[in-house]
Amino acid sequence: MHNLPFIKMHGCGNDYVFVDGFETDLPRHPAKLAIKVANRNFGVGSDGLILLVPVADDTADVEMRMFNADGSEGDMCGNGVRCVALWMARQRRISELCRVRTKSRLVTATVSPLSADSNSGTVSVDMGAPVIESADGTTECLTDISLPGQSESPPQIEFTRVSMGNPHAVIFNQELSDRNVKLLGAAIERHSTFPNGTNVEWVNIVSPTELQVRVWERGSGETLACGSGACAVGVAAVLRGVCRRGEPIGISLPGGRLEICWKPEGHVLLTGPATVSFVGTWHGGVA
Ligand SMILES: N[C@H](CCC[C@H](N)C(=O)O)C(=O)O
Repeated sequence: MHNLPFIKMHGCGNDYVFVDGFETDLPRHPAKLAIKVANRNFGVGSDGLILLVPVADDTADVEMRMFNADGSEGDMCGNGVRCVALWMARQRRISELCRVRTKSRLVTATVSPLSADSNSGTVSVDMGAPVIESADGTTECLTDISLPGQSESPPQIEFTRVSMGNPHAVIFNQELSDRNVKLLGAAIERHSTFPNGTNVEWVNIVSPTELQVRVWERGSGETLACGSGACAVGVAAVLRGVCRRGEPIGISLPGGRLEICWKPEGHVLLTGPATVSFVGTWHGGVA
């Protein structure tokens, strides 16, 4: 396929190239295409590729497949869901709610304003319930991370393991420095304690209702924001007694601010902006 129409959208700077299967044939080799389009010099430039796949029955409004910048397929993407819902509203394919099926769960998003000419909006997603995977309910410790070329003794990294349909390791009490986020982040992503790899969140507690976060994403490296990561951070902060369940928690990330709330009944609500940047046509092959 030599001319592939695409949409570029982002949520707080977490940006993806989207291919709309309602309007165009979907690429046959999405993993290879993801690597090419994501490249910030030779491609469009993005954190990955997301396909909107029409659903034959009425169980969902759209299916979403997401590929990281390295071509690996992810199971869930909170910011991706928010952008998909915005686009579905803009194309007048939904009224009020958008049910998005991802690889791991079916989630429901609400878009406001719900208008066809809107290239940006606020989108809330009910992300479902977190799965708290750390055995003692709160923290685990990594003591054997070695960095190439560094002789100092390995740092002790405490983390909480939370799944939002994809894996997250949430870390408190460490500096949000480039060294930690990028070097340790890359080492933690592939540590053997995470058989499928993990996304890594570094958290600085600003107040009981405000957390500052940097994210190292599995398969994409550092991103400006991560929706499922923001949810995992909020859940871990409640488990540690830093924040309160049922109250909105602001998560400020390098690319903007998201809000989450871990509802008393169990689900996590994720709210924030979603934006259409541009539409284009890809001529770079591998579709
Ligand atoms: N940025 C996404 C998450 C991508 C996760 C992906 N990197 C994985 O392999 O799980 C979000 O907004 O939730």
